[in-house]
Amino acid sequence: MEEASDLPMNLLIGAGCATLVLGSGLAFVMMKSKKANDEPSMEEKEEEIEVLDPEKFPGGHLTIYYGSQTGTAESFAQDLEREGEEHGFKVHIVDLEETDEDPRAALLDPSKQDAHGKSKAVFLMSTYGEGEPTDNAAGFVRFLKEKLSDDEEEKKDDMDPSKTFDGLEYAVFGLGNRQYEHFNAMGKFIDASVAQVGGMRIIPIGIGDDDDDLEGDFESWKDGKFWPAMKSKYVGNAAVADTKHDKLPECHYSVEYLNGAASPDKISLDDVHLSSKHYFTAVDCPVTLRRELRSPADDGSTLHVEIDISKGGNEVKYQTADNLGILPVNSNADVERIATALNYDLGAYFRLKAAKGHEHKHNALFPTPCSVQECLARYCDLSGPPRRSELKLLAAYAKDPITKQALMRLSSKDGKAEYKEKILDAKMGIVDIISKLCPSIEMPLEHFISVCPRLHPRYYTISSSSSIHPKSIHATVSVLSEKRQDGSEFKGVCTNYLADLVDNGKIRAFVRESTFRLPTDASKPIIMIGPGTGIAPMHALLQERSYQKSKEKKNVGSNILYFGCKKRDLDFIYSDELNAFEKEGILTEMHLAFSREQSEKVYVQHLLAKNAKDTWKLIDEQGAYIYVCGAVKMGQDVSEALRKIIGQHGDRTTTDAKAYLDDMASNGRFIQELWA
Ligand SMILES: Cc1cc2nc3c(=O)[nH]c(=O)nc-3n(C[C@H](O)[C@H](O)[C@H](O)COP(=O)(O)O)c2cc1C
Repeated sequence: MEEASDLPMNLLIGAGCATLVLGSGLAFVMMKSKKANDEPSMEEKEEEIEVLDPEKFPGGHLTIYYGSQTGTAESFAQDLEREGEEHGFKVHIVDLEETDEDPRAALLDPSKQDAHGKSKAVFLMSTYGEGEPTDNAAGFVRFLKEKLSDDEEEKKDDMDPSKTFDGLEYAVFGLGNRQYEHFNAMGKFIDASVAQVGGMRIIPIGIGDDDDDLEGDFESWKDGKFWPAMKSKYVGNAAVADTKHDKLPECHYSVEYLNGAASPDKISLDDVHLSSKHYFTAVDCPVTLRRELRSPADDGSTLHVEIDISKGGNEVKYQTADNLGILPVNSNADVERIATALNYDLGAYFRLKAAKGHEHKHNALFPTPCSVQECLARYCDLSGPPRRSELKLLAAYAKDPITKQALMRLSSKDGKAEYKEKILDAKMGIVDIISKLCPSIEMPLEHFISVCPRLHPRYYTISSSSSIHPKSIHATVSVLSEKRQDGSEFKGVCTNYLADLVDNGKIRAFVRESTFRLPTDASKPIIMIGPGTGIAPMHALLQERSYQKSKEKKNVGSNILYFGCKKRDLDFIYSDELNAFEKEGILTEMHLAFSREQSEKVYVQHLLAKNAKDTWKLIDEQGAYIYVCGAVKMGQDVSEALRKIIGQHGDRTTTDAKAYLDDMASNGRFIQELWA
C-alpha cells in the first residue's frame, strides 16, 4: 500500500541516488538498495522514489505494519498516522498481509528509504490463539521462522539470513492480554526475530495489556518513548511545521450521493482494504433453526443456531469444530438514533471514494453503492465503546463548547478514570455518545465513516461435525445482555442480532480454520474440557467420533468429557444429546461440575484433579489428546491441574511437568481455545 504524497513530485536524477531541488532548498537524497545487476529502468526508478518536502517531513518516511484481528492494532496505526506530520514524519500504514509475497522487498521498499538507504518501521502486533499471530500476520511470521530455522531447506534462498533486513530500523508495540499464558508472544517474537535477521531496534519493545488499560499503555509508549526517540534520532533540531490547527480531522474518503438505488460495484478483491475483506466475501446463509438450550427458569439465554450452507456453493466449507465468522447487523433502533442525531437520510444511496490525495490500491472499505441505512447497519460499530482517541476526534465535530470540552477531557490522559466510569463501565457506544451525551455533534457521512470503527465479524466455535452435517453449520451462542448503571440494557450486537432475527432470516457468514483437530489415529483417547458454551467444539468432536465409529467402522478410542455449569436444571445445555452419546457408548465418561448445587463451588478442574491417576494413564500410556474450550481463567486452572497431575503421577519437577504439557501443545496433543 502506498499513499500518494501531497506534493506533486516524483523526481529522480542519477543512477544510484536522487537529488531534488525544491524551491531553494535541497531535498532528500534517496539511496537505492538494489544490486547493480538488477538496476531498475528509468520509469521504475521514477515510480520508486517518493521524495518528501524536508521542511514538512524532516524525519522522512515511516511505515507502520500491523497484525490485527479485531481492529485495535489497526486503529493504533491510524493514531500514529494522524500524529506523524506533527512529529515530522510521512507515515504509511501497511496491513502485514500485504507483505506476504516478498516481505524483504516490501519492508526495504526503496521508495520509503532515507538518504542513507535506511527504512524505518513500526510493528503493532496483536497476539491470538495461544500465543499465535493474527490471520493477517501469519505469512510474515512464517517468513521470519523460515529465516531463523536451522533447516537449510526452509530458507528458500542462499542469502545470509542474518542480513535479511539489513537497513531496517524498527520499533515494536505488542497488544495482548495478561490473562493469557503467552502474554504478548507475537510482539516479543517480532521484536526479537527482526533483530536476528538484521533489523536494528530503535527502542525497546512496548507492551500493552488489554486486561487493564491497553490504550493507556500505547499512549505512554508512543508519547513517552517512541516519538521522543524518533525525534532525537531522525529529526534532531530541524523545525517541524506546526500542523496543530483548529480544523476537522483529515478525512480519507469522500461520499458521492446518487439519484436512486444502485447495486454495489463489482470490485476485485485486490482493491479491497484487507481488514474488511469479509464484507466482500461472506456468504448469505439462511438460518434454519434456533433453539433455546437453557431452562425457562434460568435468567440467561444460550441458543443453538443452525445455518444452511448448501446455497453458498463451495465458498462455505468447513471441518468439524472450525470457527464460524458472523457479520453482525446493528439494531434498527441504533441505526435510526444515529441517523436522526446526525441528520442522515437512511434511504439515500451513495458511492464511497478515496478523497483527493488518498487514492491507493486497497481503498474499498465496504461494498458501495449502498444505502445510508445499510452502511450504518452493517459497517459501522455503533454500540462498542469508542477508544479515547476516537472521542478526541469526535470532539472536533461538537458545536457546543461545553460538550467539546467534556469530550476532550474524557479523551485526555487525566480523564482516564472518568472515561472508564462514563464510557467503558457504562457501556456507552458511539450511538449513545452522539445521540444522548453530545447532541451538538455534526459530521458529514464521510467523516463519520472515517471516525467510527468498522463493525467486525464475531467468531463462534462450530458445534457440528462436517461429516454428519455437510450442508449445515451449528453454533452455540450465549446471548449477551447486561443492565447498565442507569437501568437501561446493554445488548451484545451479534448475539442479540441472532436472537432477534425475524422468521430466522439470513445471516452473512464465513468459515475460519481452527486448531481443534481429532487425532489421525482414531484409537487414541480424547479428553474434552468444555464448561458453558465451551461445550460447542466438544459436541462437534463427539458427533465426528460417532461418525467414525458407526459409519467409517474405525476403532475409536475412549471419549471423556468434563462439562460444568451453574445447576443441572438451569443451564446444563445439550444434556439430551450428551445423554444420548453416553447411551450410544460414544461418550465413555461424562464428568459434571454443577458449581451452585452445593455450598462449595465445584469446577471442571476439581473433577480433573480427582481423576488424576486415570488422567495420567490416559495421557502417558495411551497418548490421549486434550481439548480445552472456554474462559481464559478456567483454561489457566485446567492447565495448572494438568501440570500437577503430570508432576505427581509422572514423578516430574514443576519445571519438567510444564515442559511436558508445553511439548504436548507443540505436538498438537493439547489444544486450547480460550477467550478473556
Ligand atoms: C480468542 C483470543 C485469543 C487471544 N490470545 C491471546 C494470547 O495468547 N496472548 C495475549 O497476550 N493476548 C491474547 N489475546 C488478546 C488480544 O491480543 C488483545 O485483545 C488485542 O488487543 C487484540 O487486538 P486486535 O483488535 O488488533 O486484534 C487474545 C484475544 C482473543 C479474543
